Amino acid sequence: MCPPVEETPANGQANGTNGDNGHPGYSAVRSTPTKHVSPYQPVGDFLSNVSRFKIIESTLREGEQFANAYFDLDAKIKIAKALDEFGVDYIELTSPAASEQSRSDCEAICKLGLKAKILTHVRCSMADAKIAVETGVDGLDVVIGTSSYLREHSHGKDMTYIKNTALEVIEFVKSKGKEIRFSSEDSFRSDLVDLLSIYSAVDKVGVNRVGIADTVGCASPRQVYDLVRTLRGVVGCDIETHFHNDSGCAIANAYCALEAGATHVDTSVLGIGERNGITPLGGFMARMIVADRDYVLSKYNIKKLKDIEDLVADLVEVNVPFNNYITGFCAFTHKAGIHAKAILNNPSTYEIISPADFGMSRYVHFASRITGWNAIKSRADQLGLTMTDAEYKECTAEIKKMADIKKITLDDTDAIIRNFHHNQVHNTNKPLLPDLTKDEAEKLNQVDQKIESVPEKRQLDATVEADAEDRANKKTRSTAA
Ligand SMILES: N[C@@H](CCCC[NH3+])C(=O)O
Ligand SMILES: [Zn+2]
Repeated sequence: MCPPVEETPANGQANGTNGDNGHPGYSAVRSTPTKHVSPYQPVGDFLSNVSRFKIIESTLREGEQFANAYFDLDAKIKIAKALDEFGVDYIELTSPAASEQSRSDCEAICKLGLKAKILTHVRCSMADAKIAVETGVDGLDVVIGTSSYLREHSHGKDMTYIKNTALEVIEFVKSKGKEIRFSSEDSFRSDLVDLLSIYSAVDKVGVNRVGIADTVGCASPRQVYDLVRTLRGVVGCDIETHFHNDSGCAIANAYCALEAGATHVDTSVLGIGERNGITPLGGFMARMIVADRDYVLSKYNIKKLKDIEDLVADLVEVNVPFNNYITGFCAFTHKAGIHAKAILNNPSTYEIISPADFGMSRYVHFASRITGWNAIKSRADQLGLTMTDAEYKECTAEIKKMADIKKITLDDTDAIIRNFHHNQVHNTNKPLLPDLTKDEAEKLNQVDQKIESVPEKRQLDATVEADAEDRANKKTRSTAA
């Protein structure tokens, strides 16, 4: 008989030694029930936290650094409540040391009684920490630049000073019963030995999380994997990650960080932040629902995404980009005939994310030269019109012909379908699109003449005629019966 085997949690034993605050650390290992499992099952990915990540939502901190952002208390409360309903784990606020209004807003948000934990982001200094611990926040996110660029040209402190101050601040914040994270800034241009040495020192005095920040957006996913993986072997606490999007890797980097054992990801709504921003909440959700749909659906109220994005877009006076993840106007629109046909049969053919999970709708684009007859058949069905397959094909040919001449709208397409259907049923010859300009009508005429000489057209006409005859015969038979 095999002895019982203790099931190893997905994130493995390397994650977290604090075991407090529900960390995916030793507390999770202890609470895992003993089960009989086969010793022959495939080896899991013990490092990855793709199925147990937490979100630190920073629209009210990093997002306030976006060029267009100005949030008054009312706006901050709306955003905080919306994020809380969405289910983010943490909400990060601008430092209370930044201004008197920032401090009082921070206090007001702490008093809302949200489910999400409230953090504030402060410089690694005792003065800032003393102000922050009095605001009612659950925790402090302490940060300081560690690259030579920032040490020489920003704050002017050396690594010894940074380490000593960090230890002093951590001890103070812990003594006040608050959660604390220590993060370097510009981590990917910092010296690796410097980084590991300071992270190891703060881990030893019981910091809850260490943070890695790609402050200038220079890191690639492989570099992220390497650094987080290395750090995972050095510290036992949680690892938070923060990625700027200057070179387009912010979502991929967040994902790779989780694969390498990071536990927390910073996001902001629509990615707003310094310059072109950070990992966007919506894009990150798109990535994660593909990786672990059950986890995402069990934890986050993702149907709220569009409302939150609209709220923030409105407050910072930008439009949601046309190609935005999930909520962009064409995110679930299928256009090419081949795609449309397959999508109408089974949406999984050309979709990896279900729009319904996010409360969004799928569209098939009917109004173009690359539309196909299956799409037109489906549109006719929506309009309550029925035709034969040959007629749908003929009608589609008319739509393509028109779309070759001018950019047609969905209304144009509907008019063509309706008029085409009318002509078939009543044996009339109504113009399919009456509002053509003289120039367009002339072009259409030329196209018609060319098409008449194409053998496929003659073939199609014959099919349509045969089809019509067949229907007429059936009708006569049914009337006779
Ligand atoms: N916005 C700063 C904050 C770093 C801390 C991350 N949580 C940066 O990009 O470096
Ligand atoms: Zn940042």
